[in-house]
Amino acid sequence: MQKEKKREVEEMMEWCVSMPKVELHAHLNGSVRDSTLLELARDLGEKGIIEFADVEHVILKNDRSLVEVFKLFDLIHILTTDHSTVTRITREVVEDFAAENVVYLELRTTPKRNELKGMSKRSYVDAVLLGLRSVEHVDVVLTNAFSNGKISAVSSPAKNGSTRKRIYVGLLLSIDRRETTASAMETVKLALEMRELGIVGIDLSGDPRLGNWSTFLPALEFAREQGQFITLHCGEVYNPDEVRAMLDFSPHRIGHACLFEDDAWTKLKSSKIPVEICLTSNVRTETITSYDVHHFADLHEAKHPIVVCTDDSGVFSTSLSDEYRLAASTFGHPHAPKLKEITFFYITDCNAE
Ligand SMILES: CNc1ncnc2c1ncn2[C@@H]1O[C@H](COP(=O)(O)O)[C@@H](O)[C@H]1O
Ligand SMILES: [Zn+2]
Repeated sequence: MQKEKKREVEEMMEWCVSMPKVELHAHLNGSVRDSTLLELARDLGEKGIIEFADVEHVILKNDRSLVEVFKLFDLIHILTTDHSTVTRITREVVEDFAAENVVYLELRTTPKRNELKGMSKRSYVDAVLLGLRSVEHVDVVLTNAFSNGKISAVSSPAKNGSTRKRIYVGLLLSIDRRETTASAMETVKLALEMRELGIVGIDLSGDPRLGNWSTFLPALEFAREQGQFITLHCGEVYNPDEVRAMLDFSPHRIGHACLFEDDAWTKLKSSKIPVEICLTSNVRTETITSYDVHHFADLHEAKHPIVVCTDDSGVFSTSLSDEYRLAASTFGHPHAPKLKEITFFYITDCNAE
């Protein structure tokens, strides 16, 4: 019996891996392989910049609270400061998503300035783009169409009869909640300048306990006036005023939507703003107490546009296939058709508009 159960789980996982998938909420520095982080940490240890023994267990730790997650990001950012490392992690992250049959990826990252390394926000993004161009064994097609449903190109046949895997990639530039209005504006202007190079829009993220919505609003309003697409991390911690203000702003998508008051929940559902669902991230950071009470079920039931995403596959040791398997086993197991419905709901719903 146990053997049968095990086989069932394995079959479900194989199916989740083989299925073509769409990933719309993945942070670059949160998706780095542990092996790469360890290698970079060892390197900096040898140069005497950090103490490897102090950071090894931080990288390998599995269960992390929200506070620990953001401490880990501070460490990861120390390990990935130079251009060549940014290029390398981008290449690896895209290869990893392509390996599990992600066919459309919106990758997000915060452009960073680092005078010591001669890095500007622009050169950071250039390093990311170079990473996209240096992916091996997979055709990377840059897209500048934010996923508002127009992703039919995903199923178009490969050119020149090529049998190589193909992945469509768009970049979202993130504003970190620690930034100033001027710095947020700089990121928006950069995204506009680089629109034709594969920048699909703007994301607001960062430690949700920090910063004020009003700081970022001018830059986000400017972005929207200029026709940019916007997705916001919304309701990751309890902050009802901010959630209301974000819904009033009417972004093109939101991430998480965990801690909403009833009035905001009703408003979200009538707004049909698509929600990026990150199951493992929400439970690991204790934003949601357990999978079975996750708002995924409510939104799915209401046929609200949702999309299953990883958030930080490296930090939370997950993959998009794992997230689908988790969704299936919690909300639909063992009926594959139900899972299919979950998978493609977002796309079909938006195409119908
Ligand atoms: C767990 N939930 C989360 N909530 C909010 N922001 C998050 C996040 N996970 C990641 N980030 C944001 O993404 C950055 C890392 O990638 P990049 O350096 O931009 O590539 C983090 O520093 C944080 O700002
Ligand atoms: Zn996120």
